[in-house]
Amino acid sequence: MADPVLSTDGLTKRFGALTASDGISLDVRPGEIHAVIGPNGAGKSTLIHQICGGLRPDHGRVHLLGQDVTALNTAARARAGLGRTFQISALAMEDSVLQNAMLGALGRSGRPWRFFGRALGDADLRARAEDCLARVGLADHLHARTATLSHGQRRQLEVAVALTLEPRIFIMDEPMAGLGSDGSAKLTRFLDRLREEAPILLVEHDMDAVFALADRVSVLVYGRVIATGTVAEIRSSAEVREAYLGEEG
Ligand SMILES: Nc1ncnc2c1ncn2[C@@H]1O[C@H](COP(=O)(O)OP(=O)(O)OP(=O)(O)O)[C@@H](O)[C@H]1O
Repeated sequence: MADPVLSTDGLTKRFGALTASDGISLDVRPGEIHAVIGPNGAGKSTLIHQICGGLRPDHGRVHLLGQDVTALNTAARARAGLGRTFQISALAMEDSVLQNAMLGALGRSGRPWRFFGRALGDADLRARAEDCLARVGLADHLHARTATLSHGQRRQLEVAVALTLEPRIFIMDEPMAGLGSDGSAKLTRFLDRLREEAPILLVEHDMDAVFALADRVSVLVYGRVIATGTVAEIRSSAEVREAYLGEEG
């Protein structure tokens, strides 16, 4: 089996008496979408923050492409290939779609932000940003003001921004949130194609999307992974139904 792109080994995080991550070990393999599901407060965001570098685990390690990145900060992990899709608030709403993508590409170039004005005239930077926008299907919206995009298109723009850093894996925290059923269906089709660019670790409450997309699903309850398996295995697991899916009705 191919080496995992990302793996966590026994991640443990306590907040006072609460164990928010309780020895979490999982991996993401090339080409796959690995979904993490669980009830509110199960520890999904805490897990993502430890993977991306915003939160230090008390115990455990994070490996990216075979490299131990546990001691690296968020920016260093992004440079090492961890592509976190930004929250919508990270997009500059008054700027154009192209400017937002160029901001991402500028981050990769390592040039100080104060040169952004000059960088907007940089042909290489612009070409990279345009390429990433074309890859997510926003080529016809380069000069649109970001605020005029639909929620779904903003998600695509967030992915384009992440693509400018040439990620080896995408980490997505509830990308379907705030989308209607039509928007969710469109974004599901988009993520299905995106796995060809890089595998995806997907935290998502929308079970239709999870069951349509995931190659494997890990179920988190009270900070512990109680099961990892294919969609069929997870859906038929009595333990999972009792702990989580049963509550969906
Ligand atoms: N900084 C913190 N300090 C103290 N407790 C925290 C902190 N961050 C999270 N927690 C607690 O850790 C537990 C896990 O929270 P977390 O946000 O990771 O869950 P989640 O699965 O992402 O929930 P949701 O689905 O509602 O987003 C919760 O009980 C939460 O209250």
